[in-house]
Amino acid sequence: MNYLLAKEKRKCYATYPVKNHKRYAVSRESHVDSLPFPKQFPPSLTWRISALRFLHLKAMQDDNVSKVRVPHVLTVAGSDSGAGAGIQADLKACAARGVYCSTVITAVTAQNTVGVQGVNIVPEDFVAEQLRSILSDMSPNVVKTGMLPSAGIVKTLCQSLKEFPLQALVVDPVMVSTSGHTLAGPSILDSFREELLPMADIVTPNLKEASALLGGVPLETIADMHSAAKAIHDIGPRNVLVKGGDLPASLDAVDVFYDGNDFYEFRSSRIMTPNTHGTGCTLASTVAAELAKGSQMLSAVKVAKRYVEAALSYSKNIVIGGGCQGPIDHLLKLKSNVQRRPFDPCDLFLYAVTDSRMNKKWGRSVVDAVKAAIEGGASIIQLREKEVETSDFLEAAKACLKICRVHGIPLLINDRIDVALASDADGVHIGQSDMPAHVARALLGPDKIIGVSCKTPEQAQQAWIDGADYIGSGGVYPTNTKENNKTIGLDGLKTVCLSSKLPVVAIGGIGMSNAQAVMELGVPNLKGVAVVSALFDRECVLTETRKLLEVLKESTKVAN
Ligand SMILES: Nc1ncnc2c1ncn2[C@@H]1O[C@H](COP(=O)(O)OP(=O)(O)OP(=O)(O)O)[C@@H](O)[C@H]1O
Ligand SMILES: Cc1ncc(CO)c(N)n1
Ligand SMILES: [Mg+2]
Repeated sequence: MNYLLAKEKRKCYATYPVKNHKRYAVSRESHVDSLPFPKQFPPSLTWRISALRFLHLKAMQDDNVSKVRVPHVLTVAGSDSGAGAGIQADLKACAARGVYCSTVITAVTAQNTVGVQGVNIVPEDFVAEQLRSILSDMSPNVVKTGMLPSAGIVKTLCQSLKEFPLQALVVDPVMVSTSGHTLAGPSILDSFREELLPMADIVTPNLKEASALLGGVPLETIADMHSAAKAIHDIGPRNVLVKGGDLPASLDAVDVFYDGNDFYEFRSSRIMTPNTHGTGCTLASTVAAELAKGSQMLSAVKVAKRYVEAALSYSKNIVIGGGCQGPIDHLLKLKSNVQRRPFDPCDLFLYAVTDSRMNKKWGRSVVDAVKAAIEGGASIIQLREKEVETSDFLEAAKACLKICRVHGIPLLINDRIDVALASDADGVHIGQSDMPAHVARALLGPDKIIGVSCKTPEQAQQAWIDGADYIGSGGVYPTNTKENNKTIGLDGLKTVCLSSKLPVVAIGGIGMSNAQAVMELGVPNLKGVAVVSALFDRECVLTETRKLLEVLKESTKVAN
């Protein structure tokens, strides 16, 4: 930040470019005593720097920048180099659930989708040092534990937990990886039973771990899970969740929850996927995240179970690694990103905008109209379905998206950000009276395409500031498609193009007869034409699109 410090009489002034270039003053009399600075004048460099820091904080208060303490989970667990489980799963799950996650690493594992190739345990005193760093400063609401590879580390942890009380403790008693590798041996069992579990608000063993905690009793059925939950509760934790991921594949994925009084079964149908690595860590860290937000235990478990189910379902057929234990998709978006390619301004070349009334008039579905336009050479599609029910609009969007994805053509939705989100379309096109583009950007995230209609350089400037990807400018010529639409002509179009760095697509009354005149404006950021009637208010969309494509290709040849 660029500060300017000035001295006037007995006052020291600082001005800096916070809002409105406010001017803050520290009078030596009023403030120096409250600050740890020497009283000499003229002020020393340290004095000035500290005074400026003080002023900056004051300015933030004055500007009503209210501070928010965010929910925070500390995970005490092992690192999984394959990043499906352990610390990495906890970080992703907490991020996905909107909770901050700090980490104390107890072991570093060399692990992939095949199995665990090696484990390196972090020295006990360094685990203690990490715990001290976090607990003495960052006040996590909840601690979640995963791999605790030695009795010494369990004891160190228990000591720290006694020193720094918390809102809740979630214990995932990790012992064996899904591939069968021991992550924490029987030596930890005593310290678990005697020290850690009695402090826990919830413990979340899988079948093998529940069995180990109970001295090796075999657990195979849901009835066995009930008895195990009760027996583990007797060890001291306030709640127990016995997870049923390892039940026979023919059974639903049932988890049994016991709070000391009642049993609850959380059931989801079994998702057939090899990508289940990390479900246990994810479940426990999501419970911790929900508790940190203030949920009750039962609702935290319910949300966590639902979240794991969604993550499993999203990762059903993703391929990461060659082994049979792939990671789950914590952020629920790996697949959708593969299918979408980045926006290229050249996509605006032949921009087809659908119109429900025209398609109805010519007796075709929007899906058939889009298919024909793509076959004819349209390089981007916008669904502009006025006067249709939201559910029909969404169905149309999903059906068109399938076709667009096959051909690598972006699909945008006119006006309706909700429909774009629900269908996972590539973006939206919005007008000046729709939701402001910066709000649309906040809702849609950084990757989706946002186009904004602009008639003036001021609007174009704003579109850039708001994070738009392109500008639609017009109506270039009079049109029946849009009522009360002011025509800006070729001159207006050129003015908008020259005022912006964003790519521009011309719109409004453009067709076979005048597309050439538009493209021959010859401004570099004018990338194409958007058309409605010229394609869709015609009997054969395919033929019209082909013809228009030829005209556009010819005109760019001429322009070059
Ligand atoms: N195929 C599946 N379909 C639906 N839910 C599943 C499936 N596999 C596991 N789950 C659920 O995932 C959660 C984690 O249970 P699981 O028994 O797999 O834990 P875990 O063995 O500790 O996992 P990991 O060690 O791989 O992290 C439970 O809610 C369980 O019901
Ligand atoms: C580091 C680590 N923690 C926990 C698990 C259990 O899934 C694992 N495989 N690896
Ligand atoms: Mg587990």
